[in-house]
This record gives sequence, C-alpha cells and structure tokens, in this order.
Amino acid sequence: MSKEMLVCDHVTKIFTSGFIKKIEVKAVDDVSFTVREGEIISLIGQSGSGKTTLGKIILRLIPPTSGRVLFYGKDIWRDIKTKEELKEYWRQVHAVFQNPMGSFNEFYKVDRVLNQALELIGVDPKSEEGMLLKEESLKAVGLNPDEILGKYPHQLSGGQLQRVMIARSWILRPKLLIADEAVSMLDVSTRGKIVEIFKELRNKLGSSIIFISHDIGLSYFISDRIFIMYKGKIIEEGTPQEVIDNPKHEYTKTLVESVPTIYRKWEDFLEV
Ligand SMILES: Nc1ncnc2c1ncn2[C@@H]1O[C@H](COP(=O)(O)OP(=O)(O)OP(=O)(O)O)[C@@H](O)[C@H]1O
Repeated sequence: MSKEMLVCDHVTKIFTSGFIKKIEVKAVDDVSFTVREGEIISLIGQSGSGKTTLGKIILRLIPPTSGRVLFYGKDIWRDIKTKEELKEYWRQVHAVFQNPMGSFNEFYKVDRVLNQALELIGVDPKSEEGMLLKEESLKAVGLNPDEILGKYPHQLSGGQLQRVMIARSWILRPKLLIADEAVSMLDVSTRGKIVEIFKELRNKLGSSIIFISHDIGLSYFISDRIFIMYKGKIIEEGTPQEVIDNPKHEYTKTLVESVPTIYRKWEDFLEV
C-alpha cells in the first residue's frame, strides 16, 4: 500500500462574528481523514458544508481552531515557521481554484503564470529549458503552445485558461494538488476533459489530488475514495462504488438522486 501523505486529525474550524452578540459557525467539525501518495480523493457536499474551509486549512491559509494537519508527519501549523518553509510547502501542495479568470491578471499575457512557476523552481523562463518546460506543460494538458503563449486572458476560453493553470501545476509537480471547484464554471464536456487531465497528472507525476466539488457525478469517475461533507462533518466515506452505488446516509442518497448526470456514461461527458 502507498505511503501516507496527508493526515487531517480531528480538524475543527469555528468562525466567530458579531460585536455585541457573538455568532459562532462551526464550518469544519472534527474532521479526520488520510490521503495516500498518488491517491485521488473527493470532498463532496453542498454549499456551506465546509469543503473550502477545509481546503484552506490544508493549504495553510487559515489555521484550524483545533486539530492537526500532518504532511509527511510534519504538523503544518506547528512545524512550518519560516517564509522559506512555507514557500516550500506551497511548492509541494498546490491549488487550482474555481474561476480560472480570477487566477490571471488581464493586463499580462498568460505566459506569466507559467513564468512564475518556473521561477519558483529556479528555472529562468527565458532560458531554453524554461521555454521547453512551458511547451511541454501546455502539451501535457492538451494545448497547442503556439495558440496559447503570447495571448492575453481575454483571448482564451475558460477551459483553455483552466488548462493553463493545470499546466502551471505540471511545471511545479506538486505532491498534492487541491482542486477547489476547479471545473464547476466550465461546460459539461470541458469539465470531463479537465477531470481527465487531473487523472493524467496523477498517473504521470504520481501527485495526489483532493478534488473539492458539489458534483458527486464527476467524482465517481475521478476518485479512489469519496468523502461526503454535511454541516462541517464527514458523514460518509468509501470508494465511488460504495458511496454512490450503495449510499448509506440519507443525505448521500438525496445527493445521488439529485444529480442527473450520475447515470450518464463517462463517454457522454467527453462528447457533449
Ligand atoms: N471567513 C469566514 N467567516 C465567517 N464564516 C465563514 C467564513 N468562511 C466560511 N464561513 C462559513 O463556514 C461555513 C462553511 O463554508 P465553506 O465556504 O467552507 O463551505 P463550502 O462547502 O466550501 O461552500 P461553497 O461550495 O459555497 O464554497 C459556511 O456557513 C460559511 O458561511
């Protein structure tokens, strides 16, 4: 069995707001799970179930109220102390977010996000190695470098931009990729293709992936294991066959029934 990479150990996050009357929201409630090397897991739940908060805690963007996140045995909130250590963590644990447009600056060519990734791994973007890596990464995500390099974000489609963001991950070769609703703004066929690219990334680079989504249908095709989140808790977990074909929890049953795409064949996702 492959090695343990990430452990979430009784992670809880409580947000407090309000001046006169304190209002507490338990966004993540005592969540524990493990991600192994090369494993794709999905965190599935409706809006407000705590998926993004959990993703942010794992990315070391917001601290948990209690509990620990271990990356190869290291407590990311206790043991990462310097800026350099944090930079190194973000090289190994990388995120692709929902809105590809939001990841680009409209005034810069899209090359910039790839150049920044090259700089992070110490490669001069203008060097021959840098140029080759950019081309290789774009080809790896099914893009023609001639059609992408030198373009501004508004000249490309949402699907192309999201692929450029994945090409950036390809350059960084993260150990763990967190894809937070990374395909939800794309049309159905593009969604399927991007999910395939995530899978290829795992197969070629051996990266683990946490796929965060409200779409239990897509998670069926991508995940080794699925975790269902409801009101901050993981209420059900298992392989796609266990969770989707034989849901135990009432909420999971409703989720499965409410997604019409679930019974479509995978090929339909790619051909629509
Ligand atoms: N910074 C914050 N301050 C206060 N409450 C917050 C904050 N961030 C999230 N919450 C609350 O925590 C709960 C979980 O939110 P979260 O964004 O993690 O859910 P989600 O499942 O990712 O939803 P979505 O799919 O809409 O992003 C919600 O009730 C939300 O309102």
